[in-house]
Amino acid sequence: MTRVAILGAGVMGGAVLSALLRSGRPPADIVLSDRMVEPTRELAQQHGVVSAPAAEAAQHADIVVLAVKPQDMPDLLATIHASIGTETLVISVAAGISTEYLENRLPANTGVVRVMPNTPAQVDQGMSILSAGRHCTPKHLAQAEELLATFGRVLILDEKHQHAATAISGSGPAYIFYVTEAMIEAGVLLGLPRQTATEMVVQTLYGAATMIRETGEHPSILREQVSSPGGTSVAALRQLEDHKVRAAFLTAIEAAARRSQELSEGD
Ligand SMILES: NC(=O)C1=CN([C@@H]2O[C@H](COP(=O)(O)OP(=O)(O)OC[C@H]3O[C@@H](n4cnc5c(N)ncnc54)[C@H](O)[C@@H]3O)[C@@H](O)[C@H]2O)C=CC1
Ligand SMILES: O=C(O)[C@@H]1CCC=N1
Repeated sequence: MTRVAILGAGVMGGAVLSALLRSGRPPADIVLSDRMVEPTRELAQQHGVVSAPAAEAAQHADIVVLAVKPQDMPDLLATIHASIGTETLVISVAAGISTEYLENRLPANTGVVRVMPNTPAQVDQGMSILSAGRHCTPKHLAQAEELLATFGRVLILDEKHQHAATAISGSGPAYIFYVTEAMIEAGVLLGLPRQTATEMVVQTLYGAATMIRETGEHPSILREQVSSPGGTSVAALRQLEDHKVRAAFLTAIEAAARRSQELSEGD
């Protein structure tokens, strides 16, 4: 079995860890590392895996997952440089960090894969966009795809699309949670108990998402099915158009892609 080192035990590193364990990977094949030593030791113990300093964790791993913030990447890469073997696969989930950046800071010819995952990975419903580096072999790519498929769907795309992927699916859950909050508040405004409003909104989102996937229909068609002539839905949608909500989504997502580009240029 391949040994996996997860470097960075925060939101994404934790999601990768729990997904690997849920998929049946033996805890003995996983090592966790974070500069927050004590909480990481506790987290590792809870999951029955070991924790170790980053260089040591990387040294014994076939796959090294880099799950630190973009600004912490230079330090981490310097720390693990000497621990990366000729066969090691390095997978980075950091927004805006290119495969070229990683390759330039790792030993020559290191196989690198850049990934943009998202937090629904925590419930095995993630969306991961994967781009191969220059020295990534077909075996590396297959290993990365297999690992990422443990927590959701995987798409392999050219690296030039990573900024768009970050803006759409990487940050996407934040927009959906934001819309969810707004709809719950609207329910409370109309006098519903918060818990009731929450249940109604969550089931409606879940049902709508399931319909889009299962019917294969374009969302416009599904929206038309809800919108009776002169009815309630068109009254609400008219307000959303008046408040330029569609345009706001376009500019918001453009801003996220631009920020991803800035992060890749190092601010
Ligand atoms: N949170 C999200 O929705 C998503 C995050 N990402 C990317 O995942 C990466 C991690 O993000 P989060 O998990 O949200 O951040 P986080 O702040 O929850 O976790 C990062 C962890 O890295 C640790 N760390 C920092 N420097 C380190 C070092 N030198 N050695 C070992 N550990 C170190 C920190 O102590 C922290 O626990 C980022 O690069 C982000 O762009 C990608 C997609 C979605
Ligand atoms: O907000 C961020 O920078 C990270 C990358 C994608 C989602 N969260």
